[in-house]
Parts: sequence; C-alpha cells; structure tokens
Amino acid sequence: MIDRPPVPVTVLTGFLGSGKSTVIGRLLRDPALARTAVIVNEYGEVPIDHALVRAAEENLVTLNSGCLCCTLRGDLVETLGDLIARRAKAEIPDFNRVLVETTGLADPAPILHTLMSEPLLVRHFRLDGIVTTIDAVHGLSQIERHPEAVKQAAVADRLLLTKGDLVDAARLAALTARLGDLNPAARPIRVDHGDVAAAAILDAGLFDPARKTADVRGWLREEAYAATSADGHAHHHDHGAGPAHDGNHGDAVDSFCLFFDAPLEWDDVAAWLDLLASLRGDGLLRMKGILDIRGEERPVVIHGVQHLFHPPALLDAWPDDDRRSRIVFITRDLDRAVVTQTLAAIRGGG
Ligand SMILES: Nc1nc2c(ncn2[C@@H]2O[C@H](COP(=O)(O)OP(=O)(O)OP(=O)(O)O)[C@@H](O)[C@H]2O)c(=O)[nH]1
Repeated sequence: MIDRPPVPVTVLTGFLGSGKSTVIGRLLRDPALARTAVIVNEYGEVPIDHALVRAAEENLVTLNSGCLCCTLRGDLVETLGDLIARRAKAEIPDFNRVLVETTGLADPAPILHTLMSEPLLVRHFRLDGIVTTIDAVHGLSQIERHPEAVKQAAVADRLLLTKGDLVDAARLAALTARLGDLNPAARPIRVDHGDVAAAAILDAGLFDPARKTADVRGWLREEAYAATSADGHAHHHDHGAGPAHDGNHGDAVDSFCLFFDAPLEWDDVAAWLDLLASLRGDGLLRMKGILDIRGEERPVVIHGVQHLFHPPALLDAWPDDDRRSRIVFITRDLDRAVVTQTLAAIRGGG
C-alpha cells in the first residue's frame, strides 16, 4: 500500500450545549468538507441529527460508549484505524480530513495526546487544529465554574463564539476579553446558528497544505502574548502590560512568550521540556515554539500539550529575518518564573 500524506484531524470541543453539533451540521454542507469523516461521541441521550447523518453519509462514526476523553481513547485509536483500513479497501468513500467532536465535558488533553502519540495514528493522521465553541450566554459562568471549560478555551487554535444573537454587545465584549486572557492567540470568531465557513477553522495547524509551506506567523502569533526575554535582554513589545497579561486572572491561567536572542543548545531544551512535562505537565496547557538551535541552519518547531510533546520538526526555512527562538506558553498554576528558572538551572548545569 502506498503511504498517503497524513490526514488532518480537527478536534471540535466546547462545553455542553455550546453549539458543536450545530456547527458540524453547517460545516458538513460546505463543499470544503465534502470528503470529511466525522466522529461524534454520543454521550447519554443526545440524538444525532438526521441532517447530519445524511450529509456525512457513511463516514459518520458514532462512538457510543461514553465520554471520549476518559473512556474512549482506545476507541478513538480503533475507530481511526478502522477508517484507514476501510478506506484502503474502498469500503467507505475516500476521505481526506477527519473531524472529531468531543463531549461537552471532555478535557481535550487526553484526546490530543492520543492523536499525537499513538504510533498508528501518528503514521496516518496529523492534528490540524483544535476548535472550541464558547456559548455567549453561559460561557463566562462556565469558565468560572468548570476547569474543563477553561482548558477547552486555553488549548484552542480557534474559538467560535456561538449564540451571540442572544446577548447584548457588552456581554459579548466581556466574554471576548476573558477569552483574550485565557488564550490570546486564538482568534475568536462570532458564529450565529453554526454559520461558519470551513476555511475559518480548517488548516489551523502549522502546515498550510494549500501553499505547502509552514505558516509560522499564523500558527505561533507570538505578538498576541506578553513578551518576556529569557536571555535577559529587554523586549519592547507593547502589550499594555496590565493585569490581563500578568497572570493574575483569578484562575491562575497565564500566557506568555519567551524570546531567546542567542541560539539554544538542543540538549538543554530537551532536558528543560522533559523536566517541565514530567514535573509540571498538568500546568502546561499548551506550548508552541520555533527555535534557533546551535549547529542547525533551519528552525526547529516544537509543540506540546501538558505532559506530551510532539517530536521536534525541522522547517525548510525561517519565515523571516527574525532568528530569535520564540516559545509561547499557556499555563495554569505554573508561573513563568518557574518555567524560565528551570531552564536557567539546566543551562547553568544546576
Ligand atoms: N440562538 C442560538 N441558538 C443556538 C446557536 N447555536 C446553537 N444553538 C442552539 O443551542 C442548542 C445546543 O446546540 P448544540 O449544537 O446541540 O450544542 P452541542 O455543543 O452540540 O451540545 P452537546 O452535544 O449537548 O454538548 C441547540 O438548541 C441549538 O439550536 C446560536 O448561535 N444561536
């Protein structure tokens, strides 16, 4: 069998009732998703919409055994493996994309881990992006009360603000500001009644298949984060360094970008990430970076979710003249000082 390029997987998450199915129903009518396999996770009594089933035809897979995050990681591996096998035997229509809808209560991290680490999945699939629906009516209170809602928002590449038709502008602005604290780089997109263009949420990952290049700027969006120079040099990005960027969000979610002017030693970076992941992995909600590694002409890309890091990848070229290493972090109960001091200790041989 000739190996085909890995199939991009979009994970759609969002709190209970925040509009995931409505978004999927709309997306499946978009020609850009004509060859998409959809995996929905039926939790409890939530029925699958008939229009949805018709649109997705045989490529709709329903996982019945409960919450995708806690019970179905094995099933997800099996289901995706099965899709590949059935595609190879032409038992199902060919597909070039997968959309996985999680349950509203799911912590997305275990699903992302499964996608990033299961050998079978890594061979055939690549995580394209994480899209999170946020309910304009209940979003703020869900974020206050439910750690899962915070995580869903924090790990997202794209945030979809649903039900904006039901709230006034002030409330929408308050929610948007809150989301900006939790996840500065994700672009909140207002989506009423599921009305979102596929292009707005697909290809949210680093690699842009259309241009066959890496869209580092669109992926990292470092300018959205509070800048911290990890080399001890000042960086004068004006982020209005108010409380929103100081890590005092009440929920201890912080986001920041570390810059390194000088090339880094790969062994230091590897030891640092290893240590952070093993000691403080719970607090590393999301991390992405582009690194200038000593002895390596090309940039090295890293990214991780909690305890797990994607294997580092080499890009063909730097996106521009800026050769500084840049790493963005979204953390919870993990102070940026701890992150930088851990590296300093490793670099100092401590
Ligand atoms: N007014 C309004 N209602 C919406 C919007 N989006 C979704 N809804 C309604 O909100 C309810 C929940 O939407 P779903 O799409 O089922 O939400 P879900 O996230 O899939 O729900 P669970 O699977 O139960 O977590 C439905 O009654 C939708 O019709 C919107 O933008 N505006």
